[in-house]
Amino acid sequence: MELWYNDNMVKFGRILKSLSGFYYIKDKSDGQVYQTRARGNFRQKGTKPIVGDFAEFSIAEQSEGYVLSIKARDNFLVRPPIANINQAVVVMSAIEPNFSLNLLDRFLVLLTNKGIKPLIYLSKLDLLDDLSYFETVQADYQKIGYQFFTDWHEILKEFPDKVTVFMGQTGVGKSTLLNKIAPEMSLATQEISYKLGRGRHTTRHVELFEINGGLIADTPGFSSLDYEIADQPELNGAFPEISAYSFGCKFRECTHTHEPKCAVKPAVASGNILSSRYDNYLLFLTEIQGKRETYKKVVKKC
Ligand SMILES: Nc1nc2c(ncn2[C@@H]2O[C@H](COP(=O)(O)OP(=O)(O)OP(=O)(O)O)[C@@H](O)[C@H]2O)c(=O)[nH]1
Ligand SMILES: [Zn+2]
Repeated sequence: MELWYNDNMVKFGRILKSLSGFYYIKDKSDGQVYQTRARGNFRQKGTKPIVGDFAEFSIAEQSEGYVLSIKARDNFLVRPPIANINQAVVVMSAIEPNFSLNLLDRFLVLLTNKGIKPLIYLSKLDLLDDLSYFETVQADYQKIGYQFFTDWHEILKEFPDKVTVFMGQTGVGKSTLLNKIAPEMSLATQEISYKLGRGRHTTRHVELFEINGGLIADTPGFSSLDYEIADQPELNGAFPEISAYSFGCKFRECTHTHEPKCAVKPAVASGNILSSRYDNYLLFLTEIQGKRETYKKVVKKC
């Protein structure tokens, strides 16, 4: 079939791939993928289109298209740069590297804060004889509302109509899992890396692949975590169970540390809130406060 279109026709779609300065946009109505570039005005405005963005673009016969504007984002990640994400598979290994509740809570706080649903995948359980610790962890976190997976077939069922990213510490098994879920995807990524002469995770190529009725990112997300939580109320909101109990605190701005008539602390004492979760909340709170102090110092100096 021959494609034809009028000069400067304006179209709308989602950016599925970014590579060497080009954006590949899938048009919402005709389902075709168009190669486009971003005009200089994006650089001036300080925004750059990223994969996952919904964009208005123009196409002209015999030339490449141009991104005209992007829709406001629901959320986005910086590493890898992807916008409008629905959910993230957080890969946590039982061993090698060792499982850490602190790291899990960091991922959950970051994702919950951005409105991205976490799906926790436990890898390397086959290397353990005794699974009782992980059964307890699963039961505890399921009570808070988080979903666990140990079988990749079950993860696949969560994909339809969603944009999914993968994340986890180095060595937990992200590539192994992605290879099982979408072997064709890892092959395509390797080919591009080879052509660009760069390593697999060092390419600036980001792509969303259509897998089982959804879109999934080929580039695993941050192994180091730098969440952008501004203050205590935001942190409070990123711990669903602490947030739920905090409605009973006497003070609306209660930090659940020293205030009288706090409803969170008794819930920790009675075991309704996991003490490890409360400890991580306190730790993250200290980190946020530390960051704000540094910021104040910097501002004063200037
Ligand atoms: N026994 C066992 N080994 C696994 C499992 N998943 C991954 N591995 C092994 O763990 C090692 C690391 O796995 P990768 O998939 O490369 O880990 P990754 O998270 O992609 O690591 P980076 O690329 O460094 O971010 C490899 O030797 C895998 O074979 C699992 O479920 N069970
Ligand atoms: Zn409180």
